[in-house]
Amino acid sequence: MSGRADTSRARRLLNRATAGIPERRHPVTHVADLPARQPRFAAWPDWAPSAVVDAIRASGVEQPWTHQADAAELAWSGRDVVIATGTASGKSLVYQLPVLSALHTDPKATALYLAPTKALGADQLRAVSALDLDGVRPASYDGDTPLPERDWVREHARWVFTNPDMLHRGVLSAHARWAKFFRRLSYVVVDECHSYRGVFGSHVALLLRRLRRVARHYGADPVFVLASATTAEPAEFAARLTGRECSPVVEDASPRGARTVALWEPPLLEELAGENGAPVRRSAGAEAARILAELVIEGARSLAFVRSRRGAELTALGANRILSEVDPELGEAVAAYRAGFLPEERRSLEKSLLSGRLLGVATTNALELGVDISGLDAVVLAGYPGTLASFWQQSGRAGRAGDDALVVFVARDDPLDTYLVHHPAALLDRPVETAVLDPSNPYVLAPQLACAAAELPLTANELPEFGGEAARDVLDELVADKVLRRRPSGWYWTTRERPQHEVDIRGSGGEQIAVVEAETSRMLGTVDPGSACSTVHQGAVYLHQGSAYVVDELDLEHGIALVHAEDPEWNTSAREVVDIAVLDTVREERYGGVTVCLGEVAVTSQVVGYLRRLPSGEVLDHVALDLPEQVLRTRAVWYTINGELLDGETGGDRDDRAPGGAGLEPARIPGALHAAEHAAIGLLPLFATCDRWDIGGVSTAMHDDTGEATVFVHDGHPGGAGFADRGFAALVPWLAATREAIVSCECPAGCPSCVQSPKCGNGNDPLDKAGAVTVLDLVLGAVNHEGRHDHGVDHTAEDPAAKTG
Ligand SMILES: Nc1ncnc2c1ncn2[C@@H]1O[C@H](COP(=O)(O)OP(=O)(O)OP(=O)(O)O)[C@@H](O)[C@H]1O
Repeated sequence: MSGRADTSRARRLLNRATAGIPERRHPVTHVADLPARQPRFAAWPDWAPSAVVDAIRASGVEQPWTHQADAAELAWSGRDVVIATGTASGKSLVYQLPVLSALHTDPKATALYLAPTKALGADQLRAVSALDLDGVRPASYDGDTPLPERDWVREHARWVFTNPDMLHRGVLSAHARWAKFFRRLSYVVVDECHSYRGVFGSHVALLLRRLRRVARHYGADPVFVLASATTAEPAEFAARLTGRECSPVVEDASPRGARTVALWEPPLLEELAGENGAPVRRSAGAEAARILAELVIEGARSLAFVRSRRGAELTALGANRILSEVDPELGEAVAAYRAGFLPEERRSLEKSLLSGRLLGVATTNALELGVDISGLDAVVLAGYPGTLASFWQQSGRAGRAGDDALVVFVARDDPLDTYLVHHPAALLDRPVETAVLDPSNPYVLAPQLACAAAELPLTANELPEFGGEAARDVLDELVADKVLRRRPSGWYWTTRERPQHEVDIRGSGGEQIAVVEAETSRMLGTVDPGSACSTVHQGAVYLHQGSAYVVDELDLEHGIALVHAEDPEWNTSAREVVDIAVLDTVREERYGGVTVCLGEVAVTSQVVGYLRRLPSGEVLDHVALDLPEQVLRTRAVWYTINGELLDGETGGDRDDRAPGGAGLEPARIPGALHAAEHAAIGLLPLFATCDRWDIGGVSTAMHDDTGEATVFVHDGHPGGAGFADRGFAALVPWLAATREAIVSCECPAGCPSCVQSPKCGNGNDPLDKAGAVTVLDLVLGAVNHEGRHDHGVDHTAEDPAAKTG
């Protein structure tokens, strides 16, 4: 049932935000009205003990919505279930109901809750503790749990709240000490499971298999309850993550108010110059500050999402400055919120915003998970948050039942953002993407199998759940390397040391580089060895939980980067030269002069310097560096174009060009390929739930291995995380969107909104914007001319887990 879209208030807010902007600089590219939805309720299930129902009702939930009752019912009946519904649709209740019922009914039963972040786990623990149910004994077990308390948790807690890191290092590695807990383990809750993607997701997928086999060892077979933001194909994703079939519940029956979504592109500034003199747009953060100020003047409770902490602080400052000019009383109406806030600080901010004492908040994505703020009048997103799931999660903070609300998406200077504000359907009408992960990646499988064998010897009949043949190959290598020993009964770990401490499930293998504050010797975090040269080189600005540090020295030999706290006004981006070699072509498709491939590659890169840039986009200077070469073996998707097709005579009629020549002069070819590569990297996240920084690219007018002009886009992690595979599967829509992003940008010769890349090793030179469109037309023309079979249903390419099976 959907309600009428009464959006008069949202329209009034939008008019206020655009008032006074001259027509020729009008930033709004599209406005859409999303209808309201009425709630649908279900009865409390018979099996739920009255003590549990009473406690939940006392917390303010009078009756469950139908999706909550349906999903809880499945879980109670012993089925693994994934609930994938919108922001604030009450996913917590879905697992609380069966888990609390089980703990109440069976006094020995236990349950495990996993969250991707400590903060979210702490929030959920607080919510369960507040229900104050006898005998549940919920407790957290994470890096912050004091040692003396840990014994108590193992012995007595019945609902343990932890995260994948602690499960890996602290629970499974010492499972005998948890025997009592595992014996009656009845439920495993995997919250915000859509955030398990890429290499981290691949590790978590294998970690959950390890968890299940340890539970099995103690005689338990827990039910998995997964909670996800809305995604496409949640059941497939959940099955890949857990290795078991999961029943999906996706019909959202929670109420929501009507929303108006406006897409907004800041104007190009005439007075500033970026790299190679390219034009720069007004920054999304500055634009968000202005919009926020206008909304606050209208009395609208508003939230702005900004990409960095510094950005959030600048946006809050900017809004307050504008407000104090209008009315000095309003000079502090907007606050900044960041990761690292204590729970009490967050609660007080939530309260102030909900009560209207505070009218505006500018925040980093930190607020995305685990904060109970919804029903706002307006949300401003400064920049695409990277996935549609996050886009809807953030915009879902706006809109209360019965009231309409405004969402403004402000494009950043980036090809993906440019594409989205000019192609609203790609943002508003597309199903949310499935998270990509690849548990068969040998670089992930090897350490995970070593951990599994160290926990309990691995037997041959367990291999199917770890990937079958792929796992057997990896085990053979581990035996050859003397990491494991093969005996008739299975594979055995050989030493007393525990491998879990050496395996970083958030990184992609290898010895991590420690980032250490020189003055205090405090370790701030770790960086993958593969990315250390580009992220923690001398002079780099390193962000840790939103605070800035500057790197004094990178010592690769000892695996350490020394930093000091400093927040300069610029940010840095590394410049590297990259070379790529084809090791193995897994798939190859030929289309009259154009060849499209997927395969394994070796990427050799060397960081040669870095750029210092102001938040406005203005480039200060380039600093040279002398660092060693790095080699990355990973997966890539690439296309090649033969020379005749590129520089041959045009066939006259442009629309009828393929497969005739494009008439691109040889001197223009490198810039054309390079520009097409940059824009394609910018757009892949639309199809492969990756970050632009998770992938890289190389283009060359003549590649040694292919013998032709070639554009490669490769995964940024050893062994790959499935992104290149996804690019190969979605090649046509991906390159079509890339072309659209380039032609939609009105700059004359290329800027960060279309073909310039913030991390280009060659200083964004040469780049040929028009040539890139020609290249993409050639490739799309050739592929479409011959027709490509639908890779959307081709699981050998679509599902990276199947690639070695
Ligand atoms: N059936 C219900 N009726 C009324 N309110 C409810 C109901 N179920 C949950 N709520 C309330 O809705 C709010 C959001 O619930 P919850 O945090 O579980 O949502 P979520 O789907 O997990 O949100 P997020 O997308 O942020 O993870 C909470 O304040 C909760 O008390």
